[in-house]
Amino acid sequence: MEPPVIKRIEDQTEESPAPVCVLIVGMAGSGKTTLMKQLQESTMHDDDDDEEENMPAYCINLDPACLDVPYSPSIDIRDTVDYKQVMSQHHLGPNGAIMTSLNLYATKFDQVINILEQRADENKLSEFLLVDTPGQIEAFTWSASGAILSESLASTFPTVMVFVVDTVRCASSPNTFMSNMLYACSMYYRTRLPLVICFNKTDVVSHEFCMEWMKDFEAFQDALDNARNEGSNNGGESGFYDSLTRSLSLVLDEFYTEFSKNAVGVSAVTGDGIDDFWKVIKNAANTDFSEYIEDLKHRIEEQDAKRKAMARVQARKLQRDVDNDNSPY
Ligand SMILES: Nc1nc2c(ncn2[C@@H]2O[C@H](COP(=O)(O)OP(=O)(O)OP(=O)(O)O)[C@@H](O)[C@H]2O)c(=O)[nH]1
Repeated sequence: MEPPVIKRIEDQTEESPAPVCVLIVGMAGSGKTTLMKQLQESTMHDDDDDEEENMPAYCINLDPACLDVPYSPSIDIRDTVDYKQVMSQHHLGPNGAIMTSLNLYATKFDQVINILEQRADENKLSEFLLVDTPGQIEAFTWSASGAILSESLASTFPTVMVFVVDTVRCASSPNTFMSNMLYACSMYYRTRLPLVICFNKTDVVSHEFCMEWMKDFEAFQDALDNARNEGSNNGGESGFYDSLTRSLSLVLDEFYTEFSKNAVGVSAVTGDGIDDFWKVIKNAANTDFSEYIEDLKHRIEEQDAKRKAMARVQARKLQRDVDNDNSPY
């Protein structure tokens, strides 16, 4: 049987597009949460009419460990799972507790999808659905539950992944830039979702140098040479480290060619570049998504199997907790 969820993506037309899900990922401290706030605010007002308020972007928080959420989430993992309780009752460190919280949430995520489906059917969902993810990026992207959450969303709505980069940290180290690009590339490799690279914090330093490094191999090599000469990069480490970084930038050539088109600079604090951000998102959602539909159908089947397996494991764990009277719900 054809999964009805894919139907929403396939049946969308220019006159009646499906809401676009924007999955925000990135290294800790890159500015994901601040960007969520800026993006939600930007959807509330038309450029030409500051008075009238539009329906704000629908926000979902999937970070169980964050203390304060500066935007208004309509759905928040913290309402369902108590991260601190998970940590103390399962004797886990911060990363383990995030993973377990995501596991618990993944077993219930079909309920979240049902709510979103219902709202979309009633035209009560805004044009964009913004999803904030944990700073411990690997907890989300490399766990089975993270895959379930992102694939459930991606099989329900056209989904674009935004990889947020701390431009300031890249400016002081070409190797940090390279680490970010490798991570973004591996996330694309894993999720196969349309990818937007968002260079954040442009109020501190312009992202132009990052764009140049993506487009011009020589410019990146020069930056590496300069960093090595200044001794600020890797302290004049072995030639191997240096030549590896150079080779990697050649390996990424194809990635750069494709994704420099979808790269944008913003300041999540001042709102600079946010209009361009939305243009790039719309472009990614319109032009890239058709390629993913066939692939998605296979992944939905895989995801179903994963969800069932995970539900069995969590059910056993919870049963033990209930028996010991310490359920984190
Ligand atoms: N100057 C400047 N600072 C920013 C910008 N965006 C975020 N920050 C700062 O960067 C720090 C981290 O921002 P967050 O939004 O918490 O980053 P995050 O990626 O959600 O962090 P985690 O949840 O730990 O992964 C905060 O001190 C922000 O004020 C920006 O555009 N410009």
